[in-house]
Amino acid sequence: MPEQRDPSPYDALLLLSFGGPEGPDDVVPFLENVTRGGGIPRERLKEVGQHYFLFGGVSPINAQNRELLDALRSDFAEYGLDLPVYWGNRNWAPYLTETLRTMVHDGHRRIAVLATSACASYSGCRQYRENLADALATLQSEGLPVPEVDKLRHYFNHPGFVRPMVDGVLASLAALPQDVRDGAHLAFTTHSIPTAAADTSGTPGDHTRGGEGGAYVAQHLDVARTIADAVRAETGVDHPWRLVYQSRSGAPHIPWLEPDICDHLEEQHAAGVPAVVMAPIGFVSDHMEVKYDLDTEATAKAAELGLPVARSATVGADPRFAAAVRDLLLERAATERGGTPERCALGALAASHDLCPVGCCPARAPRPAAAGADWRGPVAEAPA
Ligand SMILES: CC1=C(CCC(=O)O)c2cc3nc(cc4[nH]c(cc5[nH]c(cc1n2)c(C)c5CCC(=O)O)c(CCC(=O)O)c4C)C(CCC(=O)O)=C3C
Ligand SMILES: [Fe+2]
Repeated sequence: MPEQRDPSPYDALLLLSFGGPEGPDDVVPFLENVTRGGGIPRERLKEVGQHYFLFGGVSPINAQNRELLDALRSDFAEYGLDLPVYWGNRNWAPYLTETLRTMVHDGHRRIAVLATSACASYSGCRQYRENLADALATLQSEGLPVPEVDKLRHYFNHPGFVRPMVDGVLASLAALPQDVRDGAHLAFTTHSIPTAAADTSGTPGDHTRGGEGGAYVAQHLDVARTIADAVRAETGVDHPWRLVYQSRSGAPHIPWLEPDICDHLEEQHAAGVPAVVMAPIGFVSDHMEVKYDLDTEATAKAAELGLPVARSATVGADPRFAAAVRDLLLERAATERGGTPERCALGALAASHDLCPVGCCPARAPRPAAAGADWRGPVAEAPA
């Protein structure tokens, strides 16, 4: 029997993810859920719908979350952490609100939340917190008890997130033809976001101006450098690297982070770079952005150029990532009990904050967001 670990004050863990369609009929309603805020041109939506139809209308993300759930449950059982794990999504079934309702029915009142997004940004952090706030308000309006929810800190620099990606890059280098391997460059990719959102990502102290990219860019650069350093230490070869972007959306006149991976591959080819490893450090699993934008579109672009490429693995359900989630959970539980646990982090940036401060990754139109410093619980609707 493993030694029992103390998860108190938490009585459950919620895996909170994006959600994705599970068949052709789900694609349009899923996209409607995602784009309820507006701001995405119809043409772009049609195009993204086609990406899903190319894969039978099935996003890989739900299956990947089921695997992660299994990995978390096995890890918790193996390491004596007696804590039920639930799963809910922002944009598709199982929906967050339904999962929270079930959790409350099952008696849970103090819930730790792990979001499948590792870095700071409106899309990757606050939007998850806004959806939590909405779900809690729905529970309250139904007369149900409102649980306390705590979002576990960003894990972009946690060793259990970074080390599997180092192995992934090493495996991709090994998969390249030997004559181009040592000359290969590394292209670390993440989701492009509007430069305005990047500049205001992170705590107000991290905000930048003029497209420098705030915490979102700083965190990705830090992970990229950590991985590149580890790869150099392992292979003895210095592979030049750059952070690039993918999956741009939005209206064309609004600036988003650049360069795009496809433009970058063109530039690399023109500069005589013999091969490129594409390492999607901004994604937790091989979901549609990885399967389509990298494995389909960027890979086709590279083939057209005659540029050898390999795409490295995301962490997915790697047991080291499951162990990292256990570590984050036990770390936060100890903090909530008044302790000062060790906060694991690699790279130049320290472990991220537990509680998002006021003004962290602001929305264009302010809305209530749970699990932050200014959250006081759902506010009852004012009588009409
Ligand atoms: C930073 C970031 C992450 C990483 C953090 C995280 O994981 O949360 C992420 C993840 C994901 N994004 C996903 C899907 C989509 N994102 C969209 C739209 C957008 N994403 C954005 C940013 C991000 N997105 C932004 C700024 C927009 C424009 C919205 C607007 O300006 O209002 C759209 C609409 C169509 C389009 O515009 O592309 C779709 C369909 C899926 C599911 C994939 C699957 O099904 O496997 C996942 C995991
Ligand atoms: Fe997205």
